[in-house]
Amino acid sequence: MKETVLIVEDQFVEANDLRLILQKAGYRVTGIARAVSKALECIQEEKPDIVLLDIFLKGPLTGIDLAKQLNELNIPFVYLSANSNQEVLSAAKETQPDGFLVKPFREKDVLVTLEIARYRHAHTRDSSSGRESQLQKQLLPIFNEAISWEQKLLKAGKGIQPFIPFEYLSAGIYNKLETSYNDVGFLRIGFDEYQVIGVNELMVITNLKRHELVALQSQTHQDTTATRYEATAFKQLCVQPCIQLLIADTFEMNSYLVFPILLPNGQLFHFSFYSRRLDAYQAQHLSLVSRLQPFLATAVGRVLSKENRFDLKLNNNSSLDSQKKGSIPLFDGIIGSSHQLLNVFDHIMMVAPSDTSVLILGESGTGKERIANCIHTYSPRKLKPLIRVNCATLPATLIESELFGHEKGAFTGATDRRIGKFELATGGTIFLDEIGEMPLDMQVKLLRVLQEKEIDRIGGRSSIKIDVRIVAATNRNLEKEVAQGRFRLDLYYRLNVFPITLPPLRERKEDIMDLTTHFIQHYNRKTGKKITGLSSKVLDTLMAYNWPGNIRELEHFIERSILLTKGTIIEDIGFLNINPTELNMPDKGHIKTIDENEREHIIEVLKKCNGRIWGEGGAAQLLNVPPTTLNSKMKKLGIKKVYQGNS
Ligand SMILES: Nc1ncnc2c1ncn2[C@@H]1O[C@H](COP(=O)(O)OP(=O)(O)OP(=O)(O)O)[C@@H](O)[C@H]1O
Repeated sequence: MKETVLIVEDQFVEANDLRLILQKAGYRVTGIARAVSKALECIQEEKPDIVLLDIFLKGPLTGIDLAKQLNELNIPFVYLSANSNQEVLSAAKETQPDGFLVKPFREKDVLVTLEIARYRHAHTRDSSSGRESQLQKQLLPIFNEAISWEQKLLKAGKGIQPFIPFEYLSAGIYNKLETSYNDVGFLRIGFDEYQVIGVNELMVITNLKRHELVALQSQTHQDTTATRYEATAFKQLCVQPCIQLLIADTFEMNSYLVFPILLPNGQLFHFSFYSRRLDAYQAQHLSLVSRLQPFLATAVGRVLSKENRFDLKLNNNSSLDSQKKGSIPLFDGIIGSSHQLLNVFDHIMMVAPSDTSVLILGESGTGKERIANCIHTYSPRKLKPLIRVNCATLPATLIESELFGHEKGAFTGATDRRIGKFELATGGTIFLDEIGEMPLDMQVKLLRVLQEKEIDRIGGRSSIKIDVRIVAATNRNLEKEVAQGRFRLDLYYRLNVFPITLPPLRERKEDIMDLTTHFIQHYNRKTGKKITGLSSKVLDTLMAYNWPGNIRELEHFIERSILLTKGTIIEDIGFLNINPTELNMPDKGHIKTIDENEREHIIEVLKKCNGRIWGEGGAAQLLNVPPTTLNSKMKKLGIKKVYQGNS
């Protein structure tokens, strides 16, 4: 049967061109709509397999409005976009499209994008529904285990965490009229570590008496259906004193999702998820909880009635101590417990067991290579090789032979047969670092490998089947690269099946202390020194600094400081070589040196040209110096690649 497509486009000529292209390629067009209202009518008449969707349409609603409804209906869609206005693109991206076609498009682009969109949609749907049924299977037995009620809830919460992320979870029976408050809470403090916050603990932490908690509970709005509150809605909910406000204030939470369950005895039980992120909860979380509702109601109801625990008295021995730390250091060598990093860990654990391609995004020095190692280590491929290729350092002329290998005599200088990195990684993982630097002609070849899972050695007679998982990383903004024609859109969509974004260090300053301690211990061991800590002045500076070079820069700072410190405390920040513009501290009449001025100017220009040094419009051309001179100046002034792609 032919695949069906609905075209939503207000320009008649473009819509008609698309129709011809699609029909020629064997698709059936179910309709052409110029406005959202017409599109909805078409969908009512016949649900298409996929929608091609322009952003600006006739009428008051945009393609982005329609996209939200398509998500609810689980219909894949690809945007047709005429401009790369960053704001519109970000709003469109939030709707999680299955592809983007940038106008004007060629016939080939349309067909390839459609093919990728279908692959992506089917893949994410299959893998998420597979994971979800896994979750259902895993949740039910928890409620039958011979463990305490709190342990059951915590175990269930840990299982749900990858699907509905939270930093605080509370659960209990809604009992407005009763005279007790019995919710139990779990505060996430590490990847697999949670602090149990029972009523006693909550009283200690908040300095409230039991009757005050009960009074607060009686004023609290109780949702009877699953509801999500993003930042603004959550603030509105919290204008009156209530339990949610208490938790938000005490544990610094910014968004909230409540999931009430109607128990067989007619009482309402709730799971309340809180997140520090502003918009952690989306429509897909609500649909997940509605699917979990029926069997959780039975499981929770059965436990509560069996244990006669409808009053939910907590064990008095639930203590402020966190649950025991897992004895296996799960993310060995990756230090930090900020909620941003924990979220990255959740994503790693979600994707590692599958063969899905992963794209790791993040500024230079944020730890992308470490994350790639981790994905490999937690995959079933862990006993096979992990092969790293740095696409930025390979000369364009060698990259093909490096990746795919060559036969003896394939070109001048090919004196022996060479096995390429893809073949070396057989059964394992290939890590394509700095993928944003890959030349366009190689991108085409890589795309073929991804699509057909086979490679051609240079000079070889036949293709070789390969079984390799791809993990790629870049510090560039690939969407910008696509918009500027430097990165292929089709390759971007193939790689971007599962993106993991590493937050810069300046956005998770709470990790600075842990990282500093870790690096001090590490370099103490290496150098035999006995540094015990930092002065408070140095610590203040570290916390105020913006860390453009991220963790790598912090590590270098500690390494230098350890070598240069005479006593046992690091007291001098001179080694940090700080650029005052990177420091969020009051400037006390500092006069900039010529070097500082030059450094700032170069950074400004680099930001303008998206980090590009060479070629037309590159920083070297703008500054009117040879690229090699600019490179050595950057080295001398300590300007790192971090400015590339992060303007
Ligand atoms: N969470 C972490 N805990 C401890 N060390 C870390 C962490 N993240 C990164 N590092 C250290 O910081 C340095 C930079 O990390 P890595 O090379 O993985 O970054 P990257 O993002 O791949 O950088 P680039 O984009 O420049 O290749 C390494 O020495 C790494 O060991």
